Amino acid sequence: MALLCFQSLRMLRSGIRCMSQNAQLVSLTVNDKTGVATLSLQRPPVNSLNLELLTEISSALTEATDNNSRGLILTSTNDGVFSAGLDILEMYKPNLDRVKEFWTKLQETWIKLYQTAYPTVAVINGHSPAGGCLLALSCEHRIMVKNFTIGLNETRLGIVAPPWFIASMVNVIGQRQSERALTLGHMFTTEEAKNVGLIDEIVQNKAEGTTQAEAFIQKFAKIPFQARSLTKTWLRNKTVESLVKNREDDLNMFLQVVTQPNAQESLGHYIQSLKNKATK
Ligand SMILES: CC/C=C\C/C=C\C/C=C\CC/C=C/CC(=O)SCCNC(=O)CCNC(=O)[C@H](O)C(C)(C)COP(=O)(O)OP(=O)(O)OC[C@H]1O[C@@H](n2cnc3c(N)ncnc32)[C@H](O)[C@@H]1OP(=O)(O)O
Repeated sequence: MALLCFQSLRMLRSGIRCMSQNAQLVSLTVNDKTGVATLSLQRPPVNSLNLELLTEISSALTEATDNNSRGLILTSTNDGVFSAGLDILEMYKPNLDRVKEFWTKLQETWIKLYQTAYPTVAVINGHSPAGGCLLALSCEHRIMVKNFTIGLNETRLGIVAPPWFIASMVNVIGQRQSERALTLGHMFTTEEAKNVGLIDEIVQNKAEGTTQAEAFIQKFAKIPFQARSLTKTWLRNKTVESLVKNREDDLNMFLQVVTQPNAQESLGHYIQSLKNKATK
């Protein structure tokens, strides 16, 4: 309690204010001097995206909008893992009602993040496979700490990246590089990611990443907010609309693919291999 008060006092002095008071799996703060919000994923051990974490991310994005944020930095409290992607346990031997809600929440979160009016920067301070990469790809700028990996590795798990995951990558690195990366399920090192344009900057650590992210958002200070946000909407509209118009079909396709016996078998083996690795 004393520590909490001390931290709050220190944050207040530096102009940092806590939002999302009820959130447990994310923290949302805003710098009152710059208007920039920071959304940090904090679901141990690896920020895997389950229904509850997605719900909190989605609510935080709305709160940042309601608070008229000038920009948003998306990062992780775990220096080592940005996000392990979708929580595989949500997809393995799923409860039908819950897995439907899970996928619908994922769609909602992506749609919101992909078209925020404010500029978004991912400070990728750890590994970022699959759904973690999707979150980063949905931001406007990506800054990554060295010595980690990022990519859409779904084919390696025997599952398929849905069309909107693919479009998010194509929009950043183009058709040719995406085709190679997605079919192989390639995880790029930080250096490789920079070389193909999957990330924009390499930094030594999260603190440097945050400074660079603030500098990126600051570039828009003199650009009228509405003009900027409408331009972003129009640039991204085709990609978003292709999911918005087909949410039900996309959900059904997901359910069909993920419940296939061979997909379940692959997921089961994969969970076991992760557990074996963790106990070594
Ligand atoms: C025609 C078709 C059209 C349309 C298609 C439609 C639908 C397609 C169907 C499905 C698409 C589904 C899309 C899925 C996208 C995803 O995001 S799948 C998830 C992919 N994620 C990964 O592969 C990451 C796996 N994890 C790791 O590589 C490492 O954990 C990581 C590098 C992130 C961190 O390493 P480290 O710090 O060493 O941690 P550990 O490996 O020791 O892990 C700690 C514990 O966390 C558990 N864990 C790790 N990742 C996950 C996860 N994603 N979900 C759940 N749990 C995870 C791990 O088992 C350890 O648990 P333990 O402590 O042993 O209990």
